[in-house]
Amino acid sequence: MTDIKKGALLVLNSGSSSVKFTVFQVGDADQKIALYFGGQLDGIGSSAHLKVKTAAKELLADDSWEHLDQGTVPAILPHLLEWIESKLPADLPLIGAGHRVVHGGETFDKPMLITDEIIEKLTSLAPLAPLHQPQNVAAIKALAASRPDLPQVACYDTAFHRTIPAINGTFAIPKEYTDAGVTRYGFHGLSYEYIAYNLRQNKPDLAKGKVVVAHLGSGASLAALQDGVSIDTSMGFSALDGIPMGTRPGSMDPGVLIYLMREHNMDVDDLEKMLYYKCGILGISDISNDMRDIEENQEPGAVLALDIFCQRTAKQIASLAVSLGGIDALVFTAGIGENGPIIRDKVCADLAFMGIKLDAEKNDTRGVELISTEESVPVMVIPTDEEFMIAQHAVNILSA
Ligand SMILES: Nc1ncnc2c1ncn2[C@@H]1O[C@H](COP(=O)(O)OP(=O)(O)O)[C@@H](O)[C@H]1O
Ligand SMILES: CC(=O)OP(=O)(O)O
Ligand SMILES: [Mg+2]
Repeated sequence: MTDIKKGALLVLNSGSSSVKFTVFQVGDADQKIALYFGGQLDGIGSSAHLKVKTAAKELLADDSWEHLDQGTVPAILPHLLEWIESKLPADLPLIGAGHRVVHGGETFDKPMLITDEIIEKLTSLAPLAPLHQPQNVAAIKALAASRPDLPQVACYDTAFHRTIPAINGTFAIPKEYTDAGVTRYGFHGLSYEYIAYNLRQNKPDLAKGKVVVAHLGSGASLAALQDGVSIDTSMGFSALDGIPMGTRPGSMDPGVLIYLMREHNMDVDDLEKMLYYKCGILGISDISNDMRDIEENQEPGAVLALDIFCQRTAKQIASLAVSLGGIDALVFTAGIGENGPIIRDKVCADLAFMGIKLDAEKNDTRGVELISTEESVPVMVIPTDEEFMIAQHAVNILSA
């Protein structure tokens, strides 16, 4: 490995109507990766808006981009790239980009430099992650078109889970389908990898143990880590499995799908639309997919949605503790996990039988990492940083 030349690395996490981005300064003497600025361009297609903050949390932009919005992420990306480069000093040129790519399929088990061949393969994986993969690939293509010389690195959400053993990864279906790759892939791997890294740095003893991580965001999953390695996770072949999410159902009886096709005349596209966009918290509550609208809402649908979300999360934690043969620590992370004390409290109340007990005051105090009582199995809140993980991988690859 050679030292990477000093420059700016762009990390992208592209969704259907938003692009989250972070620019890191890399290649400085001892500090290899430092946050430079980051933000998001959201509302693309309706009311595009750019919001960016510097590493010191100062506002760098908070502007309407409606005049540049042509309705799609690929169309607006060149403008974003131009804006980013206009904010970079001359001694900090853009030297590469790293992407979160949700699905790496069976073969892509580590981050890699993107080639035309890889773009083709990633495109072919779109049916496995229709909510995410097309947007991820579109961003890669748009960047390649406007900056063909810029090296791009793909980092996969699925890669971290390739260590899951057959007992946890195999579905009880005919072997021919298992052999054809219909198995548990798992997602949010960059987030789990970051938590494992964070624990290794700050709590090395716990990092070696049996840790359940609850990544609760608008997509939500949980993972069982043994010595920092994934041995089980709640999401499966697609990002629909596991616990209910903002708009996705989590695990459900597959008989329902057959019934809906037979008796409600739904075809595959109808089912896909329902499962990715209309289920979960939105489906149960009939109010909103956003936990902030649900948490303190007393409408019966909201109360039920919250109760189901919390109890299914608790059940999943207990289930992953079985896979691990115990639990040495529980970690909450992502939007809801980091910012939802009511939810953490309800989840942990169901786990009292496992020796889990929160300290109410610590749980209610923002920024406190250890939120359990002294006697409890340690429960922690650790903010995730998928972008940092992507930057780390990209730097390793670009300097190889
Ligand atoms: N204070 C809060 N209380 C409860 N939920 C919150 C809070 N702040 C954010 N969230 C939830 O976090 C979720 C988004 O999490 P995030 O990790 O950003 O998801 P994603 O990366 O999948 O878009 C939303 O459902 C939002 O409601
Ligand atoms: C895989 C997945 O569900 O991702 P997100 O949480 O970003 O929707
Ligand atoms: Mg996320």
